[in-house]
Amino acid sequence: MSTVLTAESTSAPPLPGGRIVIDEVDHDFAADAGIVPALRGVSLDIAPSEFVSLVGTSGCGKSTLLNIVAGLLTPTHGSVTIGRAVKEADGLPQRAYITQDDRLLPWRTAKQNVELPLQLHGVDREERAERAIAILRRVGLGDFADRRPHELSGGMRQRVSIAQSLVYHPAVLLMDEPFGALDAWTRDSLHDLLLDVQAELGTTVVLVTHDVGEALALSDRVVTLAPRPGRILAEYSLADRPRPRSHQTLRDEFFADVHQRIRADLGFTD
Ligand SMILES: Nc1ncnc2c1ncn2[C@@H]1O[C@H](COP(=O)(O)OP(=O)(O)OP(=O)(O)O)[C@@H](O)[C@H]1O
Repeated sequence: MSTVLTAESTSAPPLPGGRIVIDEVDHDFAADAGIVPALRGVSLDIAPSEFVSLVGTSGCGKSTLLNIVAGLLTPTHGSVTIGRAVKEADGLPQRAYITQDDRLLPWRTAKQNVELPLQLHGVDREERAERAIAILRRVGLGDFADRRPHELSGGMRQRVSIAQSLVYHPAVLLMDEPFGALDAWTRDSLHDLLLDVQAELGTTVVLVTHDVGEALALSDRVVTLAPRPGRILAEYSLADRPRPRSHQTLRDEFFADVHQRIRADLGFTD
C-alpha cells in the first residue's frame, strides 16, 4: 500500500492506526532523596485509531507514561507494544511526538521542516516536496510553505508540527500538552483540524492534557491518573458521542456529569 500523502490520497481509505498495549508498567526514577515511584501497575489497551486522553494532576506520571510509549524511556517493569496490521514499506518511524514547545528548526522553512523526517529516512527530493506541500495545504498553510518559524504565529507553528508529525503517516501520534500555550480560538481550530486529519488518516492518538474540557471535546476515552505513585484511577468512554462536539454539547447533562466525575477523581471538591 502506498504511503504517499497527496491531496488525492488523503481521501483514500486510511491505513489503520497502531494498537498500543501497555502491560503492567511500573517506572521508578532515582532521585537524590531516593526512589520516585512515578508509575505503578499501569495497563491500557488502546485500539487502532482510538483517541485516548490522559488527565491527572501535576506529577501523576502522564509525561513519564507518554515517554515510555514513545520509546524514550524504558519502563522499570512491564512492557509496551505497538502494532499495526499493515507495515510501512519505507521504514519510517511508527510514532510521532508533539509537545507544547515546537521543535522546528529556525533556519528551515515550514516546508523544509515538514520534509525533515522524510529526508532523514532517505525519501527522494521530489516525493518529499510533494508530500510536504500536500500536508501543509491540509493544515491550511499552503501559502506559508516558504516562511521560517519566526515568521509564523504560535498556532501556525503548531500546525507545522502537526504536519511534520503526520507527513510520514505514523501509526501512533503522541501529544503532550500540545495546545497548552495557545489562545482559546486557536486551540479550538487546532482541535477541529486534529479531529479531521485523524478521522481521515486513522492515526491512533494519545493526548496528555490538564484541560478536562479539551479531553472531553476530543476523546473516545478519557483515562484519569492519580499521583504518588502514578496509577490509573478510572476510564470514561465517550466513543459513542459524535464529534465534533460543540461547546453547547459539552455542557449537556451527559458531559457535565462526566466532567464532574473526572474533577472528583482529580481531587476537586466543588
Ligand atoms: N528525570 C526524573 N528524575 C526524577 N524524578 C522524576 C523525573 N521525571 C519525573 N520525575 C518524577 O516522576 C513523577 C511523574 O512525573 P511526570 O513528569 O511524568 O508527571 P506529569 O503528570 O507529566 O506532571 P506535569 O503535569 O506536571 O507535567 C513526579 O513525581 C516527578 O517528580
